Amino acid sequence: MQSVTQHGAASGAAGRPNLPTPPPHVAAALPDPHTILKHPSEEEYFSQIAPEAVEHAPLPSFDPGVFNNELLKLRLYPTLDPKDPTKVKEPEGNIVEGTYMGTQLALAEAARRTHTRFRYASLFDVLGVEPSLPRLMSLEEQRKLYQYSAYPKNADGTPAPYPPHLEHIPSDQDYSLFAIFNKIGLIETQVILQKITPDEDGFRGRTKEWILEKLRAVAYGGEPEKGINIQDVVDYNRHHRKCGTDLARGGNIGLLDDWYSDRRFADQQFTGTNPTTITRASPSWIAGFKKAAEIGGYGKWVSALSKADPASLFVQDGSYLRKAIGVSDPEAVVQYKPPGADDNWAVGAVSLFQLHEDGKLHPIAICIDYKGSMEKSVTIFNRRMAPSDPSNGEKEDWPWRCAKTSAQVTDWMRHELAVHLTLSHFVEEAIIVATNRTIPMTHAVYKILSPHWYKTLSLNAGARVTLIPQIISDLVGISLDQCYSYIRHAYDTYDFVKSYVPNDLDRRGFPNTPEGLEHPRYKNYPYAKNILALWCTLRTYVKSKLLLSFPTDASVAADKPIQDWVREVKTAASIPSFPEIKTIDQLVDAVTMCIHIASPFHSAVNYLQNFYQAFVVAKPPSLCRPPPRTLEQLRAYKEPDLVAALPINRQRQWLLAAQVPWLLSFRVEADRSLLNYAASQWNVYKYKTSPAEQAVREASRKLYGDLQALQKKFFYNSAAMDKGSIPYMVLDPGFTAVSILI
Ligand SMILES: CCCCC/C=C\[C@@H](/C=C\CCCCCCCC(=O)O)OO
Ligand SMILES: [Fe+2]
Repeated sequence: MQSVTQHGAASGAAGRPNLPTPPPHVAAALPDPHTILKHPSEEEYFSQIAPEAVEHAPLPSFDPGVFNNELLKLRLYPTLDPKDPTKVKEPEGNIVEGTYMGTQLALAEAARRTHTRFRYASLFDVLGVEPSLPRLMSLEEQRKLYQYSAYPKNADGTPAPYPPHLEHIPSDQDYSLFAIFNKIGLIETQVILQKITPDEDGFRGRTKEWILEKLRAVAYGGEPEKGINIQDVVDYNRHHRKCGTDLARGGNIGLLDDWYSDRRFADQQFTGTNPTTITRASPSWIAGFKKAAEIGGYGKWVSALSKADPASLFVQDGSYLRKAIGVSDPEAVVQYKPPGADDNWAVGAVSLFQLHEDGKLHPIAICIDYKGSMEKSVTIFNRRMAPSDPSNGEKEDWPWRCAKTSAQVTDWMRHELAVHLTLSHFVEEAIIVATNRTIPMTHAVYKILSPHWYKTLSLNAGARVTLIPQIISDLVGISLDQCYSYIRHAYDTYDFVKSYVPNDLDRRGFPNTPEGLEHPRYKNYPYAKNILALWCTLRTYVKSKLLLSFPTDASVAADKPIQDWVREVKTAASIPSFPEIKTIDQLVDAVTMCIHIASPFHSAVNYLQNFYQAFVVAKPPSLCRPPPRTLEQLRAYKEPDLVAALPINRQRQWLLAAQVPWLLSFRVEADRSLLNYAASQWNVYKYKTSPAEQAVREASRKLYGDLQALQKKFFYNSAAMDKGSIPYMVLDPGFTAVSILI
């Protein structure tokens, strides 16, 4: 018997760890893995996800222009039953929203109706003990509290690790990580990180071994030399997964028999964790791949590429890796050895796809690690020329599977470090700080944006302190300094205006109108349809609200806070592509974008992490072996070569790579969804009487109605994909979080 891990689990026959297999009656009761592909019927679906009626759902959102905690304490404390803080007396008389009595009603409602973990937070709000309501501050006070960290250089001239961010979190925005994440999940993560030792720190009397034993439910500690193959990992995954707290209720891609196939690989470019970067191939990429086909002797592909409509060719272009991490030699091997662990390799793969007229996306070729030219890089072409080609050889096509793994490694880093963390979490934080430094809390722009900042500042601080230096840098094939550089590169090359949804679709070569996306060619790209529909809906809402305060372009151009905001975001927040704002439409676009980043965009790239990443072999964060240096080497690859490149026998790495996506994929609580936000806005203005207030109520009512209509539309968009596609419901407004809160 050989020891598998430093934690003492012994391996069994053929190097398998001695982990409990479920008893037959449990195994028999496990759902058919293919249920994850099944759409519920329309009725089933809407009965599960349709929000409760507005009367039962909303948690009022708060208007900072009205609130002041000191006053709340005085006014509201006496209404509570001192013996039972869960009882909140409802005020009597005619309640007018916008008054303290109206506020009181809203808070009482919140406390009474919130049956989630926020229940006590709401009560604390009422008591003023642990306020999550923004305290009404003057702009001067805001500026004192919201200070930027140094960027781009530290005082000593060295590059600052992160984009501009908040120096100190104000107390009313300060959430402990235990108030953000599932508590047990967080403790498990800390055990893996060895931040706590449970037997010493008294985690309910459990030992470290106990927790690690639980965690092995997601880890496969095997030794490839002893004959472990990928099917063993697949079998293990069927019965050892963490509990279902995400949208897919614990399912993951490894449950599908064809998880490694061309079809699933292609589908992920449109509906996976990163559906945001697939882009029409430029003439130079098309020429480069033709050249590679010639070099590799792929005659059929040389001729197919010459005949292909260039508009049907798309790339996932990770070729910028070395530039982004500050390595000037384009041929340098990118490799990093975390302290106390084995080496990891990073690659900058470029994948070429063809989008067929019937909507099927097909992978054509993969340059496994771009080294400055196609001649110097290894590029392999798919044996299957079209999606309809027989798929029975796919499982054993090890060279091609290795290439797809390289593409997944490239996208793991790009998705997590660039798209998710930087272009969502960090860009939004820079906006939050800039807004607080320039726009008073009573201003229309502040009021419309601030509900979308819930928990973000504390969460991002956790990402800077722990996630990147202690988790990501141990998983990827680049050093911590290179991670910083990669993040800064994503930030510095970000174009705010070009990332507006219609502009983004257009620059990536997709139609940017709902009608254009109706073409059957785009039937498998529901992300594009849904994100555009949400953009249009949010924009309509933002415009109707902002028009109340800014009826003319001149009023926008003359507004000092808005002009200060623009300057601050461009300079102190280092987003020079933030637009000049002189017209109402420019203002509406910029504000819509700030909401888009915090809500739909982040939800799309956050909440599918467990499904696509917890089965680590499907999308590993790095390679555990150097990538092949020649096409001949790659063509000779067999299963053991792929196994050796995967973190199958690296328990800590596997644990972290599976655990963290699970921790970050918890479904949003119903009262923090975008849909509920709309309902609560509508509710808050229920008692408002002035024409302007009624107009806000009407805008919120429309937003709620529009979002409900989108729920249906998104269901049909998902159902319209090819048979057997993984349902795409992550942007359902009932599942979309109002802010970056995880
Ligand atoms: C596995 C890679 C995940 C990348 C996630 C990117 C963004 C993430 C931001 C913050 C998460 C913070 C996690 C902190 C874990 C802290 C453990 C501890 O300190 O005890 O959001 O989704
Ligand atoms: Fe996130």
